Amino acid sequence: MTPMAETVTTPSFLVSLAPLLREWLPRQRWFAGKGRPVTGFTPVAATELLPPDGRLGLYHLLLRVHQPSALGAEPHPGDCYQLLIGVREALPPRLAPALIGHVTDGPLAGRTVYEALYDPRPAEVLLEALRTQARIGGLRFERDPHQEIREGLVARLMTAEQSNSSVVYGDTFILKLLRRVVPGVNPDLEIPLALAREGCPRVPSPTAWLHAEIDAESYVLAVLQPFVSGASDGWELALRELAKGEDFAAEARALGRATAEVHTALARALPTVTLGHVQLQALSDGMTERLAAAVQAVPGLRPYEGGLRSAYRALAGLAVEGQTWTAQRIHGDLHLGQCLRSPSGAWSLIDFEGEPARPPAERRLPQPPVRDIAGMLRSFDYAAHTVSPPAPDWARVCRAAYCSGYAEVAGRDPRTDAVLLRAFETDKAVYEVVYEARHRPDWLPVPLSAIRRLAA
Ligand SMILES: Nc1ncnc2c1ncn2[C@@H]1O[C@H](COP(=O)(O)OP(=O)(O)O)[C@@H](O)[C@H]1O
Ligand SMILES: O=P(O)(O)O[C@H]1O[C@H](CO)[C@@H](O[C@H]2O[C@H](CO)[C@@H](O)[C@H](O)[C@H]2O)[C@H](O)[C@H]1O
Repeated sequence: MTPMAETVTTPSFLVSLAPLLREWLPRQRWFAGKGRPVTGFTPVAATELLPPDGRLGLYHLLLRVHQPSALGAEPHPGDCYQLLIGVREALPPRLAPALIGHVTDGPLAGRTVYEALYDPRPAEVLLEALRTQARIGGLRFERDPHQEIREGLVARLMTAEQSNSSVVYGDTFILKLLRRVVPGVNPDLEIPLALAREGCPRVPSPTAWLHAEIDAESYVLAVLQPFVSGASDGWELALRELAKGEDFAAEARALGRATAEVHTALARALPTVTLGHVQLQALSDGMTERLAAAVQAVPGLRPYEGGLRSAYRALAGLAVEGQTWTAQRIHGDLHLGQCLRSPSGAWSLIDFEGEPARPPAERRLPQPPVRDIAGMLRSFDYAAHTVSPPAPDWARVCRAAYCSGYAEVAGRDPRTDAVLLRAFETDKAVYEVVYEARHRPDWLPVPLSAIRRLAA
């Protein structure tokens, strides 16, 4: 591994943390480099939020994690992760799941280090810093001046399976701490801020955010939003209705309306572009390339490659016919789990980060809105294939109701764009196969069953 002591900017305590982090990091749900060993670290920034000489120490770290590149991939400098490290003499039993390890040498020798977000006190330090708009080292805690943060809200870490980590404060706010960070604009803050400016009520408006200024680059690190108290997500609700044998058409229709409201507001708030034949061909080529990469990663896709390609050829065929389409900013990874229904029945969309596996710059490109619709259609299909026996009719009814709801607000039914929809649905199913193979191999049969249908 890269010896951290050799990096001049490396605080000495990081040297003794390195072997502990090397074991701990790959076990975290949000760690994107699973399956490849961690060979070293380079600190991008280390900020002391509470000194370690008291009962509780707290460090904020941005750490570049070195790993060998995936087979066939370009050499890569390593992903940068955000960590909050707590330091205590000993961990109370309630914090046992947060243990990173016991430090044996260096300035923290004899101390225990742990994932600080599990611990209310460090999480409350973050909220207080946002409330007071603190600046600590390169960290900038900022707040919407029109929104207040009450003092003394109690923190609890959310334990849901996530790509990032979220802390809920009282029942009032939720702070999403991004884990894998890159410099530049982050759509998870950019899009909700843009929608708030448009007065769109379908997305919780950011109250405060944390960013870091390091070597003339800016990193968005966390976003605080109002917490939709008592909400259920669309995935839980859909599974509940499926288990009861109930249809979900009314909710699917409401979700279609909510999606259209967000799309309409985004088309007003952020630039749109016209896609001509060159861009449609490029879209089709991109899908074909992603399919080829997916076949490499998941050889079980190979028998379907030819069939799937016909959807992309049809998309390229539209280009020849000379039609144009509008592309705009969209959600980018829309599925039932990204939709929250409040106890009053209102739907909100969350998590505008885009597909975690896509390059960050690509995630901010304007896209045909049909891409989000395809994501939701896939999600109804997913739900219907998690029950035994699968419930394809349930999915069919939801998919139709969702498109009708969308058309009621947007004025155009997405099913009118059948070729585009099929291409995007195929692209999404291919993405899902790779996602499941990497993160949840037990789920692989779900997108694979769609692949078989789409390739037929
Ligand atoms: N504003 C909110 N109100 C209530 N719950 C929320 C809110 N935002 C997110 N959540 C909950 O937190 C979970 C994770 O949020 P999400 O933004 O999807 O994070 P990730 O990018 O880590 O998947 C969601 O599935 C949802 O249950
Ligand atoms: O972590 P994110 O919410 O950003 O999204 C990733 O994980 C999702 C699973 O948690 C994954 O979604 C897939 O599984 C869902 C059921 O768990 C299903 O509703 C979606 O339709 C399906 O795509 C998503 O693709 C991935 O980016």
